[in-house]
Amino acid sequence: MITFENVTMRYAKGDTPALQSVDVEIGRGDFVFVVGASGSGKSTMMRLIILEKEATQGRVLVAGKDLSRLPNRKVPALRRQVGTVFQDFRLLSGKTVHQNIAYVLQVLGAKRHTIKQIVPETLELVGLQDKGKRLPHELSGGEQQRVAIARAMVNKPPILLADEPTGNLDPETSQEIVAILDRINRTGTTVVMATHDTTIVNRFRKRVVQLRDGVLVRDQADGEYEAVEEGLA
Ligand SMILES: Nc1ncnc2c1ncn2[C@@H]1O[C@H](COP(=O)(O)OP(=O)(O)OP(=O)(O)O)[C@@H](O)[C@H]1O
Repeated sequence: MITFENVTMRYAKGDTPALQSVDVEIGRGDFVFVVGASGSGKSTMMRLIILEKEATQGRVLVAGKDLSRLPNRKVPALRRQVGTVFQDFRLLSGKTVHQNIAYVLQVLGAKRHTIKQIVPETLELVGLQDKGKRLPHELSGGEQQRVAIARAMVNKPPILLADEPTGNLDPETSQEIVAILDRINRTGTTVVMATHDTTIVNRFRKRVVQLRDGVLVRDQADGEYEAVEEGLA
């Protein structure tokens, strides 16, 4: 589903690479934690997958497409295949929960009756069926993140990227959020989550891809977050 082939990425000529010769293969339906200290290259991996940035060397393939050869006109179609969730939720503050989610479908040209059906279904997926009329500031952080997940999933993308989605949440809420991502993954969605939350990684026991200074240093099924190695413990 997502392949990095010998990928090196430099933000500017002469910079030390943010990613260096990274090889990784993420299959359909996988759940992967991308871990590593701050600045190790986690977000850069995410940016390459949605073509916010391009690899300096090597190839990134997403859903069978080589991104270095993807014509600009096909970038929106690529991005529709990849739902994204971020640490800071990024909801539209003036719109209700329902409107935040409906907006995605409106942009995609969905019919009004389709939107009326799909939005409540999606809110149910994240347990927020009763909160459709609330504005983002009337929700807790965990609820806001659930809205962001619903929004990312409303058009049923095959891939969900979550960049530090629990970074602003307390430990209990963080677990609830990852449990939702886990549930989404079990329905077949490929989930890639960047995190430095050792507790979460160790509790959920998924595949762990670990970066250090842009280099992939570990790729392990049912892995733990080896915090000692990162100097975090
Ligand atoms: N826009 C940018 N321009 C130049 N360098 C950048 C840019 N974004 C990131 N970098 C550099 O690339 C490297 C990797 O950064 P990246 O954001 O991918 O790390 P990260 O693992 O996601 O960190 P964090 O956990 O703090 O979000 C770092 O050295 C960082 O300083």
